[in-house]
Formats: sequence, structure tokens, C-alpha cells
Amino acid sequence: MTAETARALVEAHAITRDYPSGGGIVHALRGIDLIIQAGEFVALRGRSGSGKTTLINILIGIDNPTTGDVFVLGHHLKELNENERARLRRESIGIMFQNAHLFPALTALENVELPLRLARTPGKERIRLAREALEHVGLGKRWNHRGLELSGGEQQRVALARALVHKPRFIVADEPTGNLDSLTGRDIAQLLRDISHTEKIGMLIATHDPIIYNSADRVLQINDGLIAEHQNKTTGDPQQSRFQMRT
Ligand SMILES: Nc1ncnc2c1ncn2[C@@H]1O[C@H](COP(=O)(O)OP(=O)(O)OP(=O)(O)O)[C@@H](O)[C@H]1O
Repeated sequence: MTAETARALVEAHAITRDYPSGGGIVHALRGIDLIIQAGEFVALRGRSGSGKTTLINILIGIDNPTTGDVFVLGHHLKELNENERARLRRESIGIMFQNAHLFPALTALENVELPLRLARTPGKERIRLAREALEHVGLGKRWNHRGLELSGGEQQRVALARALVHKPRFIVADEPTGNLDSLTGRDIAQLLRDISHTEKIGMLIATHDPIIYNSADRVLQINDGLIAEHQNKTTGDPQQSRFQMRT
């Protein structure tokens, strides 16, 4: 796959998403524009039902916008077929959820290796990369523990190692600290932010957790399918979105 043009890591232009529902239509996204650069740690904040998951699914190409365009690493998602999108995710995107979704009977190492198995990476290389990813999240010594033997925070670290193992350029996470106590959540937030900055990975974290949005470079506030406020944490200034809003 060759990228179409040099663009930001992720760009979304005028994204809308309508769902047919009960004989009517739910306007889940109503005109979203956003840009995420390499190495930016961005929080997506909004109440339940505001459109966070819908937006994330569209940015990683597992759902399509009703209207609008998404570019990831220069690829215009509209122009990729399902296989090409799956390949883009396999090669360049990491995904984390609220629950770690580990296979409990597999070791941490085996869980982290899974995406590499799907990508048919040879065995020795898989183990090397999985060990390296576990080291990266501070679990180098626990590689042989099974999913069930790990604490909630450790399981989320394994999930992060799994999201990192193929060296993605963009990571999305949906409430990654949602099931953790506040101290463990703080550790995971710090780790995500550090890795985003040191590895130059763009991260978009949908969250209700103040620990995440207080440590983010930028906070996008989404209300009823629109980005209502765009706070740049480097200046600390809340501002109305400079992006155009559509109704
Ligand atoms: N498959 C679907 N069919 C119909 N409506 C849907 C569907 N998926 C989402 N919606 C609606 O779209 C809106 C946005 O939902 P979304 O799941 O994106 O919100 P969210 O901000 O992620 O919420 P939460 O924080 O609870 O996960 C909601 O009104 C929801 O009911």
C-alpha cells in the first residue's frame, strides 16, 4: 500500500454518522473535523452516548461515516477495501479497550504475540518483539504469568504491550482505565503518555477519567456528535473549537 499524500497522522473532515433506529434516524456524529499528529496524546471526552466509540470506529476503518473523509497515514479510508483496511490496522494501528480482553489460559507473552501470529511473523521474531513490548510496559519479568494471575493494572499493561507489539503509529483506546482504581489508572495514563511521546505514536483515548484528560496534550470535548471544545494543554487555554461545526 502506498500513501496518497503527505498528511497529518490522522485527519477527519466533516464526519457524520447516522444510524437508522426505531423507524427514525440517530445523528450520532454531526460534522467532526480533527487532526492528530505523530506523538500527540489526545483525550476524547464526552458523556455516554455523545459519539466517542462511533468516532473511534470510523477513524480505524471498522465503520464508515455517512458523509465525510478520513485519512490515516495518508490513506483515504474510503478508497481502501476491507482487506486493505485490515492490513492497515494490523501494520499501523493499536487498539485497547476498557477490559484487557486477555485469553486467561495464555501467558502474558502468548497474549502479546497474538497480533504477530495473525501477521504471520516468524516464531523467533514474534517472541523477541513480544518480550520487548512487555519490557516496555514494565512486565518483562512476568512474561510467563497467565492472564488470570495478573492484577487488573498488569492485565491492562499486557493489553498495551499487545497494542504496541507491531510498532503502530496510531493507538486508539476506549476507556482504558475504566475498570482500574485511581492509583493504577494513574500509572496506566502516565505510561500511555510517556510511550506516545517517546515513540512518537499518536494516541486518541476516549475516556470519562480526569486522570487521562489532565495528562493529555489536548482534550477534545464531544457533545451530541459535535466537537464543542478543543483544549490545548500546552497553553492551558480552553477555547471554542477552531474547527468548523456543522449542524
Ligand atoms: N448500532 C447502532 N444503532 C443505532 N444507534 C446507535 C448504534 N451505535 C450507537 N448508536 C447511538 O449513537 C450515539 C453515539 O453512541 P456511541 O456509542 O458512539 O457513544 P459513546 O460516547 O461512545 O458512549 P459510551 O461512553 O456510553 O460508550 C448514541 O445515541 C447511541 O445510542
